Amino acid sequence: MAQITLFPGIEVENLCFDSRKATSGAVFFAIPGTQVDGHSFLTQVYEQGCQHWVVEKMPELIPAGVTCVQVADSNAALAEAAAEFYDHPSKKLKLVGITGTNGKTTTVTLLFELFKRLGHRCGLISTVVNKIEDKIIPSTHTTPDALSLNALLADMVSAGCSHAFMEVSSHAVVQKRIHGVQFSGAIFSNITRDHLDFHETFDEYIKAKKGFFDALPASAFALTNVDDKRGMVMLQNTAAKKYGFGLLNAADFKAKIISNGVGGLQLEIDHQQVHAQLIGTFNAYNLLGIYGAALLLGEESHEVLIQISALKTAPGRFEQLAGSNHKMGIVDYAHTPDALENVLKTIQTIKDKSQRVITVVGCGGNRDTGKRPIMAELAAKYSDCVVLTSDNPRKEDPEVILDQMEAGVPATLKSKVHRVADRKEGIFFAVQQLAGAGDIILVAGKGHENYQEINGVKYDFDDKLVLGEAFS
Ligand SMILES: CC(=O)N[C@H]1[C@@H](OP(=O)(O)OP(=O)(O)OC[C@H]2O[C@@H](n3ccc(=O)[nH]c3=O)[C@H](O)[C@@H]2O)O[C@H](CO)[C@@H](O)[C@@H]1O[C@H](C)C(=O)N[C@@H](C)C(=O)N[C@H](CCC(=O)O)C(=O)O
Ligand SMILES: Nc1ncnc2c1ncn2[C@@H]1O[C@H](COP(=O)(O)OP(=O)(O)OP(=O)(O)O)[C@@H](O)[C@H]1O
Ligand SMILES: N[C@H](CCC[C@H](N)C(=O)O)C(=O)O
Ligand SMILES: [Mg+2]
Repeated sequence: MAQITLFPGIEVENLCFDSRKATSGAVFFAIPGTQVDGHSFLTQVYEQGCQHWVVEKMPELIPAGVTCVQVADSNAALAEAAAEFYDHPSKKLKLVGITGTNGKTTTVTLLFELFKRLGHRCGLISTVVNKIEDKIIPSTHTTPDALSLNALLADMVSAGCSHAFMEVSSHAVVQKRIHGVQFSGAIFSNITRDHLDFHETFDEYIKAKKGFFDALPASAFALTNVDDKRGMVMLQNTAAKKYGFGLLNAADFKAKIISNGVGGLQLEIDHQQVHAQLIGTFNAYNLLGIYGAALLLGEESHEVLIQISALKTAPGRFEQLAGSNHKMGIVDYAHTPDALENVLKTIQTIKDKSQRVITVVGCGGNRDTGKRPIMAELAAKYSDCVVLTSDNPRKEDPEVILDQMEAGVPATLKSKVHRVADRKEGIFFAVQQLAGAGDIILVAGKGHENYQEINGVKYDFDDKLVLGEAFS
């Protein structure tokens, strides 16, 4: 029970935005969605005894006993009410959010592990999993809806957490899932094409990411990747204290890559050398971002660097699997052109000349279609052989997705490319038919995911397990 400003003097039992959960004692927020309009469920919630409504459009008829409050933006109203209902948990934590096309899960996971090692009680909100210390709470979104987010933050506060690290997706900014949440700091990793099904233009996508920085309070830090073309744009209108990290341009937190190999990265940060187990230049950025954030949160540089060397990669991010005949498998969540290019270039940098690279990759259905030809072209360009296969086809015909991918492969590279729509068969084909002794098989796009969504049904599927089977 709590009071919220929208309904003064009333003890509210809970908040909801799904009519199916509306009970008497609850407040129902009608939200115009992408599939249906929440306003069309007002009769249903009334029949279920729910008499407190928040709407953008006043209904023609308000039944007796119902209090209906009109707001300009019900997503924003929900977020504000959720923060109030849970007594502003974000204000009781040092909460750091990260936005960017790639590297969010990696960064928050590393921060969570780092801060645990530094002796703090921590919470984690990520695509892969949410955590309160060691307690696992399954994750359904990269950034939860405002209600679940505030409930989760409140649980972290109750569990005695001092710090929390969360991913901030562009969808979350647009849908105001983080509205009213108080951040102590924000990190920007990078921006390249993705999600143009939702944002329509790249400018809109940039604007969404920037919206997170624009809303930061003056007390927070805003830490950006100065080597990214849009890094400085993120800082343009923020009230927060501005900082940068990078390998190339002038920055507050700067690193140099001493070596980058199969055994990890040797970095020089602040004139100190550190060895990290993570692989690839993109991970040097992720590590530098967490180093900067840790110092801005008051941690001591030397201690942070000691702990950084113990950190392991996040689940499904450049995870290596040894096979028979010295074949090596890599499972990676690269599902954007930029991520795929980074991962493939990294493999090219660390591999021996004799090792061939076989890439198994697909593109998700009912998502940004423009990335499909680009990803196939990149796979062909940086691999010796490619198996185009299905990712999560969702409601689309897998063969149509494969046609769109294949269209991006230039004629000169076509001979490298195979098509096997069934992902398991594709992985087996790559390992057992295409790979020779010592070769590297990259399975990209699904990383930690333990399902494959086909026609609305999620089937058990785990790239790591399938790869292991193909190796045995
Ligand atoms: C496109 C998108 O982001 N959609 C999110 C949005 O759903 P929506 O706008 O489609 O909602 P809708 O189904 O049209 O329903 C509208 C309203 O009617 C209500 N309703 C609906 C049916 C009913 O019977 N009764 C009822 O009251 C719904 O609860 C909702 O309030 O609001 C829902 C509730 O919060 C989210 O679950 C849903 O995420 C969907 C499942 C999704 O797939 N989202 C992805 C794209 C997403 O958010 N991804 C980002 C990561 C992106 C990245 O990688 O960077 C994320 O943060 O996870
Ligand atoms: N800093 C980075 N720059 C570019 N690519 C990266 C970076 N970090 C990781 N990657 C690549 O992008 C993939 C996704 O990384 P990660 O899961 O950390 O990103 P994310 O931003 O959380 O993605 P999502 O939006 O899907 O949740 C990795 O598997 C890796 O291939
Ligand atoms: N967070 C990403 C995940 C994509 C992962 C890929 N496996 C797919 O299903 O397209 C998205 O919502 O676009
Ligand atoms: Mg993520």
